[in-house]
Amino acid sequence: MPSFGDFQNEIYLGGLTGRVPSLPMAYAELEARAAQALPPSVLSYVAGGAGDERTQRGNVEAFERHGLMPRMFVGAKERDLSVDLFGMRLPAPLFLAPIGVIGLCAQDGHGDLATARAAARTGVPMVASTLSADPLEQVVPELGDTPGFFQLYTPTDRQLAESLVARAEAAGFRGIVVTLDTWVTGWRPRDLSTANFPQLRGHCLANYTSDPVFRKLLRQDPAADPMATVGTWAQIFGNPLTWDDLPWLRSLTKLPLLVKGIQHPQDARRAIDGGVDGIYCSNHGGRQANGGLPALDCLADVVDAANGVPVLFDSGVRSGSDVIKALALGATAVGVGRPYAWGLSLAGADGVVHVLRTLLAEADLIMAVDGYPTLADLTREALRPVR
Ligand SMILES: Cc1cc2nc3c(=O)[nH]c(=O)nc-3n(C[C@H](O)[C@H](O)[C@H](O)COP(=O)(O)O)c2cc1C
Ligand SMILES: O=C(O)C(=O)c1ccccc1
Repeated sequence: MPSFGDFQNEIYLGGLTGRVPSLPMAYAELEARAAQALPPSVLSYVAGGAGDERTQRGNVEAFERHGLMPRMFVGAKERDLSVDLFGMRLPAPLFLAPIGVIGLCAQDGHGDLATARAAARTGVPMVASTLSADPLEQVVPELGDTPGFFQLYTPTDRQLAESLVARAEAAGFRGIVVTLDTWVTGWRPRDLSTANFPQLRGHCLANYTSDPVFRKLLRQDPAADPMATVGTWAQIFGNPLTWDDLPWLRSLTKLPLLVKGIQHPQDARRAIDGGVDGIYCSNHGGRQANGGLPALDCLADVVDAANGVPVLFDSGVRSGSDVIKALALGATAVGVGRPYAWGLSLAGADGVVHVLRTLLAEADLIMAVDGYPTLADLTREALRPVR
């Protein structure tokens, strides 16, 4: 059975005939090369976070406080990373987190489609953002057999929310992820200092401008008056939801419903009691509220509160060892965020595939070396505090 770690053999074998990887093998180089490749306004939007970005850095540093305890004489010759999520068998517990301006990270401006193609090639599911350069109906066919989830930013207009979810269902998405932590944009000095917010410049609004309910809110065709379109979008974008809205959200779909941005175990419990099918523990990569807890530090309590309900996790995942640590803390699946945006900016869908294969190969080889052949073996027992 081929394993994700075979990527390593492929690279060393290539070296025997003089081939070396053209894309970075280390995260620091990936980020540095992407910084050269991207237009400055896109780079600062993607790389930046809230305040002085200490929460964003904290997300990454939190992983360093956990160390994996290796076990010997296990003979973990074959590893099984596959996982069941809402009845779907995934090859690995990894997924592409929703990135609103991913469209802009591709040179042709169609980064959502390129990301979906990378999902199709790897079997790694994509969570497609509401903020997309191409309408969701064009994203789904690019996914092939790989499941896609639609991430909903709940607008203030309930009919528009209903329309977006109905479209996502009809297009073939397999679940709905409602993001709760971004009904208002956090304080982001990098973007503020250049007065740059891509959506307000009309970028990545295709799911709105293609929506019949949104179009009815406009006096003219979106192309005829882009400023008015953006103005209408800004008015309806963010809905400060309360628990009273949860029954309505639940009623929107029979697909698996997840809520993203959960860090408090009580919020996880209450959302599950309100009928959600999955919890997505995240602090939005430190982009929303500075001074917060690293998302990783909240994971174990959220997992305990979820009591067997799937818990997805993102924020700060940069390596295969990070993936393994989040799994050991109880995540059902782990989301990749900024790293795939960097891959996309360097080489389109190939770049995203490269980033995913790199993460999976490292994760697989850690399971081999450390003697944890299956995901079931990766429990909190595998971790020790790093002092
Ligand atoms: C540029 C950018 C745009 C994002 N857009 C969205 C979005 O549209 N919807 C959403 O739920 N999360 C969005 N996120 C948050 C990611 O889904 C994820 O939580 C975050 O990237 C994880 O942090 P990391 O990238 O530092 O690992 C965005 C993140 C970035 C970097
Ligand atoms: O930039 C983000 O992280 C994001 O998700 C977003 C999307 C739309 C409006 C504001 C923020």
